[in-house]
This record gives sequence, C-alpha cells and structure tokens, in this order.
Amino acid sequence: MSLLAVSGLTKRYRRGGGTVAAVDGVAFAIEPGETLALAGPSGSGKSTIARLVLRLTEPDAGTIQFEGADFRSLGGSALRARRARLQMVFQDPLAAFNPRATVARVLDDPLRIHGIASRTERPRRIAALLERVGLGADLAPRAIHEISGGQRQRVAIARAIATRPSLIVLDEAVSALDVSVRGRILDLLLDLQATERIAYLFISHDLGVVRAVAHRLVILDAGRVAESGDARAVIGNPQSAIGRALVAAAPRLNRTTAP
Ligand SMILES: Nc1ncnc2c1ncn2[C@@H]1O[C@H](COP(=O)(O)OP(=O)(O)OP(=O)(O)O)[C@@H](O)[C@H]1O
Repeated sequence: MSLLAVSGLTKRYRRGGGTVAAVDGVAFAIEPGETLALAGPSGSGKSTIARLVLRLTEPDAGTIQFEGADFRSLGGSALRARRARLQMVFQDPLAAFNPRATVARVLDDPLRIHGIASRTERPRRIAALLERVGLGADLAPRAIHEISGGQRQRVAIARAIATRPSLIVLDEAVSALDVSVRGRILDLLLDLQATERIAYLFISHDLGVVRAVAHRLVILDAGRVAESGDARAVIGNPQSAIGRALVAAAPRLNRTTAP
C-alpha cells in the first residue's frame, strides 16, 4: 500500500469573473522511503498541491489517502496523530517561525504539542535533534533571526523530524541556499531518508536538484500532470512539450558534477 495516494485532486480559485483550476484532477502516489519530485513552471500548481496534501487548504474534489486512512475525513485526535507523521519544510524558515523565538523553542513546540517528551526530557531531546541535523547544542539559546540561512533550514528539518514523520513535504526547501550549503542540506536529507526511511514530496523548479535526490518525478502543467516516471528517465528523455522546455531551460543539467 502506498504511503500517500492522491487522486482526482482539484482546487479552483476565483479569478476575474470565473474560476481557474490551480490543480485539476491530479493523481500520484508515494511509497515509503521514496522521494517523489513535483516540477513545473511557475503557476503550474506545485505549492497548491503541497498545501492540499498538508490540509492547509481544502480541495474542491479528490481523495487523499495517507498511511491507509482517508486523510480528508479525519478530525480531532486522529487528525492530530496523523499530522505528526506528515511534516513540512518550506523555502523560508524566517517566515515559518517567529524570528525572535529561540532555536530551543522552535524544537520544543512539536515535542510538547504531540506529547513526545516530558518537560524534563525535552532539553536532551532538543540537543539530540540538533546533533542529528549537524548542529551543536550550543545553538539552542540563539534566536532564529541570528543564525545563518543554512542553519535555519537545518533547524526546520530538525523540527520536521521531531515527531518521527513518515513523509516530509519540502516546498523549494533548498532553493534560497547557495550552492555549497544546498549540497550539504541535500546530503542531510538523503542521510535521514536512508536511516529513518522518510519519504519526501520534493517540490523544486531545479531539475538538477531533482535529478540528484528524486526517485520519481511528476511534471505539472497548468494544474495537470503532463508526464511522470523515473526521475532520471524523464529528465533524460522528456516526452511532454513542457518537460522538454523545462529540461532545455536547465543549463546545469549539462554539467557532469552533482549540484
Ligand atoms: N490563494 C490563491 N488565490 C487565488 N489564486 C491562487 C491562490 N493560490 C494559488 N493560486 C493560483 O493557482 C495557480 C497555481 O499556483 P501555485 O502557487 O500552486 O503554483 P506553483 O507551481 O507553486 O508556482 P511557483 O513555482 O511560482 O511557486 C496560479 O495560477 C496561482 O495564481
């Protein structure tokens, strides 16, 4: 059974006098421990799909099965428990967190809210989480706005793994980072996937990054699936017009070195 399976996913927004389908009958599945990338031009519906999967936005139609449950019909404590297993990392952690909060506070929240560790245990758990993402425990008292962008994204990943998720949605999570920092964060994500068997829904406009980390790739165009398949096969030989255009517009793909 797939970890996540969506089908017929549809979300319309009002525009002018009518409506626009930001997401229009999209279907895909993610298996445990795998990375599925979503790519497509700006406005093709990538972020809307992320928000629908996370239930931050309600779809107009479609089904979302997560860990065998109908995710749309869950409520109350069942939804809370399932939410712990489905985490997210966005492009800009400064927008996602209170910039004045300390690193310790950002990591304490999920441990407390989901009842994962007692008050006395939590500092130790926070130190272990920081260590797991390659940061020192001395970062705990620092404010989010005081640390570097790469450190902030590591804190965001530490927060995401605090609840032992089976799936993390990453929406342009490495796009704002410079190339060397990006490479190290991608290595961390791959290492976490190998050791914890976490699956990723990896949204990126950068096919070089997608090729480096994704097992499978779904290319979107105007809210619909244009093509999908093995990530390297799709990038190496795109079948859709939009796939060919995206590959042609990605000069870094022509290099032999990994991003
Ligand atoms: N809250 C909203 N209200 C109205 N229209 C929206 C809303 N959110 C998204 N849209 C529209 O839905 C379409 C898909 O947007 P979405 O942000 O999902 O695309 P995207 O592929 O993530 O784009 P980008 O790469 O630029 O982030 C766009 O036409 C966008 O203008």
